[in-house]
Amino acid sequence: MSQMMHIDNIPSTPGKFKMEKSPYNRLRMHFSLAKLTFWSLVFLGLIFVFFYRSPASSSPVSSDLSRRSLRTSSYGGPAWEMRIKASAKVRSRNGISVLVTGAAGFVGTHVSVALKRRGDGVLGLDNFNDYYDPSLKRARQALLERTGVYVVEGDINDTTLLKKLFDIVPFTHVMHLAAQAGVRYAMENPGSYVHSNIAGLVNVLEICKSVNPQPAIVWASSSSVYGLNTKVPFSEKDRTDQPASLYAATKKAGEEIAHTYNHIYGLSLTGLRFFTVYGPWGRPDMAYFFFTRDILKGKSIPIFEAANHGTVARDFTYIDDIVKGCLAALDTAEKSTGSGGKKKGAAQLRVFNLGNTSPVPVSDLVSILERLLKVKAKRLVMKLPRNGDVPFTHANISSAHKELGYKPTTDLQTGLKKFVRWYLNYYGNGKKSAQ
Ligand SMILES: O=C(O)[C@H]1O[C@H](OP(=O)(O)OP(=O)(O)OC[C@H]2O[C@@H](n3ccc(=O)[nH]c3=O)[C@H](O)[C@@H]2O)[C@H](O)[C@@H](O)[C@H]1O
Repeated sequence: MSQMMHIDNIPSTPGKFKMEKSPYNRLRMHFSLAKLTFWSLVFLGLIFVFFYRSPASSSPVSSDLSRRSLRTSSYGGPAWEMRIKASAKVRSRNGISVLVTGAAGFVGTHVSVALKRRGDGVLGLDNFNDYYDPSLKRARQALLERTGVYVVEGDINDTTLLKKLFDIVPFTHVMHLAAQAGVRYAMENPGSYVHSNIAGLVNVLEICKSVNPQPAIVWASSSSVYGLNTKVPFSEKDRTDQPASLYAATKKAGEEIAHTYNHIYGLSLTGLRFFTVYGPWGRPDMAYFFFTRDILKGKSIPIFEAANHGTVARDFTYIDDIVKGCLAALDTAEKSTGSGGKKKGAAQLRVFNLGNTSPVPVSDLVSILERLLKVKAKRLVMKLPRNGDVPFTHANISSAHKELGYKPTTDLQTGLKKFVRWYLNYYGNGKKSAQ
């Protein structure tokens, strides 16, 4: 019987496998050794490059981020730089070049598309973490790519990456939207709020203050900074020292940090206090989004009420109105005044409410959804849990109106109609459903 051996029959322990003797064996072994040494060196080199560039060491704050994917993927190289330059290229007269952090997020996507469509240069940055379904973020990324916006995958705490981006493009503006959002999740994962909303913000500002020229920065604060404030409507002059959640506290801290960087380094800074933004491509962790999903599934939905059966209400603001406010903030932002890390003169420092000025009770939101979805909700009315939620929000927008020409035009009924149309289309008429 022939002793020929098929590749599948070679013993798995090489030590037990006898090499066939041949005059060419020595020569083959010599070449194999040389090859082995060469590939080992290549492998060691790659390991060195990987660890040397790893962002983990550049984060000044450690937090519980184990379940999230924050690692910056490999970057660099001429093709990568060309993509960045093409995306950030200004195509209109008087256009601006904007680095949008959190570009694959809800507001980030809409703002990036709007900027790109009017001819501004836009580069996105996003870490694609799994706070909510990352496939929705990937779908937004695909939309952005179709519009000509490239999204670099990386974390705002990655100093090396941020520096590199500014080396490639001298951005005139930064639209800083990357953040850990959500009021209730702060009790589950407080570290993620410190990582993104404090350490991440400081890292972005550190880079902005040291580059030349310094960009102007517009960034996302939140209506939640009004916390337990009872004076309505909320005005920018009202007290914001009673946050009801860690989320709110980190956004409030952000406003103080902004003051410091403006004061010391001359950075032009505008904080926008968004009021419960909703609309197509929204965030699945928000009530209007998961109420829609659960009503369609026939699942009961918890509707919070305040003490003594009091109404819980929100000044829900439609995404297109928010986008107009963001663009107006960028367009009216004055230049930063510092250079080489030193302030040369006083710089602009602003905070604006971007709301709808028309609070709607959460139970009315559910009634609108019922009508649009043609499904009756299973309402489970319960006391507002002590988890960071506040009973109501209501924006005074006179300052934004005066300085930015901000004038919201979409009521909740109209905005939710657009959201529901998008939802049914995106999730296949409710057959697929949001996670
Ligand atoms: O303006 C902001 O700065 C914030 O807006 C948003 O927070 P909120 O206004 O709290 O929105 P959202 O969670 O959708 O709850 C809406 C309403 O439903 C009620 N609500 C909520 C959950 C539930 O199970 N039942 C319920 O009644 C709840 O009590 C509330 O009255 C952003 O998520 C946040 O990231 C931040 O940007």
